[in-house]
Amino acid sequence: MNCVLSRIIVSQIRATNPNVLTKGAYRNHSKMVEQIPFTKDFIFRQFFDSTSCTYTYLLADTTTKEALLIDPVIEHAKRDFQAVKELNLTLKYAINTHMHADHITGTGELKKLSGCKSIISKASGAQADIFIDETDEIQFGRHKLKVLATPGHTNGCVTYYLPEQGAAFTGDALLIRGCGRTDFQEGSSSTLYNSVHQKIFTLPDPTKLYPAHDYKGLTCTSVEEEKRLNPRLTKSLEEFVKIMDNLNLAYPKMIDKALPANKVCGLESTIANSEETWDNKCCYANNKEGYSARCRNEAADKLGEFSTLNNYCCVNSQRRTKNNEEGDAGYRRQDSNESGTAKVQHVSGKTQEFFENRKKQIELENIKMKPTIVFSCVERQIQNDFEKSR
Ligand SMILES: N[C@@H](CCC(=O)N[C@@H](CSS)C(=O)NCC(=O)O)C(=O)O
Repeated sequence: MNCVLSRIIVSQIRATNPNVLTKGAYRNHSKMVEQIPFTKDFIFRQFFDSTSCTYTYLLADTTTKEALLIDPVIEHAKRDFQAVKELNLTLKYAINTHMHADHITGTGELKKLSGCKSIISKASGAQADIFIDETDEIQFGRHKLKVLATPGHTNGCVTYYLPEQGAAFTGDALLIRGCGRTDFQEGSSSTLYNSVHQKIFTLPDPTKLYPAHDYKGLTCTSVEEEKRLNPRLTKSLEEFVKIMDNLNLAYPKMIDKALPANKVCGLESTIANSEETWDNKCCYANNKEGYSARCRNEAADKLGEFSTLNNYCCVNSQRRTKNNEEGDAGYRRQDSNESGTAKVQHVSGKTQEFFENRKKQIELENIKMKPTIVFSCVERQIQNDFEKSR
């Protein structure tokens, strides 16, 4: 091909697809970095849950056959385990990057299917067989996952890093051209900003980054790309905080079910025990209409005690409910003694902070307290703390 013709072809290619790197273009894109390929004795698979747009990652050592799954989703536990079996692997660990709010983790189910051990960070506040922090490494075969604490989306968020493979699993700390929200659980925008800048953006530029979610179908990014192109994290801390304060995202649909279940790593048997402790639960709801219901739980009732919550309607269970099951509850309006029946939802393991956020959400949605509202339940101790703090 003569020189003139080749220049014409090159300029046509560039015009139709600016991402195609011709020799000259590559020289101009000095920042373009080559990615580190996976080693031959390393297995990597990326699975997807289309309901929550969650990625689950299967990593394994081809020599020893030891495998682990990162961020499995309960509905796909069987699918993921099937993949493990078909590749003749042994599932050693089912691990989470954090306590998820949008889906129930598959770790409990995978433990039952495979006998693997579950892992989560100490700071997550969730149950698991093994708790990790930055001093730990998770070994499968000759491969070792380093643990980087990347709080901000939640306190317990970690990024798992495999230096040799040039890959990191960022959970919800860093998403492709985005990041995890910071408006619930223990979310903090400034903490997240520092985590990403200090722990992820300091990894080598070619490091491949695999997030826990993508909502646009993207699958992978790199440190170099995010440092250059992330529309939130390329900004100053002040600008980032403003962006995060104005995301106005709807709460994840599954949050009321996912958080209490994930606190026990999705293990139903532990959740079911909450039926026995219903006596120590009490139900709250925001009350915009001046309902100030007298409240009792069954334990208090036995003692003949009632408590009054000024702006909250607190209801007593008419029948025992299992976790996440709806039940009927009586309520009484304090000023008029008007009473009726409300629906309650028994959700164990709520924190005061969760309840505060739920209250904000209800206020935002301008939902008024109606007898049909579904209430969250919090532990009696939390109720007491909450009343004291008001
Ligand atoms: N619509 C989804 C929830 C979407 C969402 O809030 N995603 C979280 C991660 S899961 S808690 C997030 O941090 N998103 C950040 C963003 O910018 O989108 C549902 O209902 O499940």
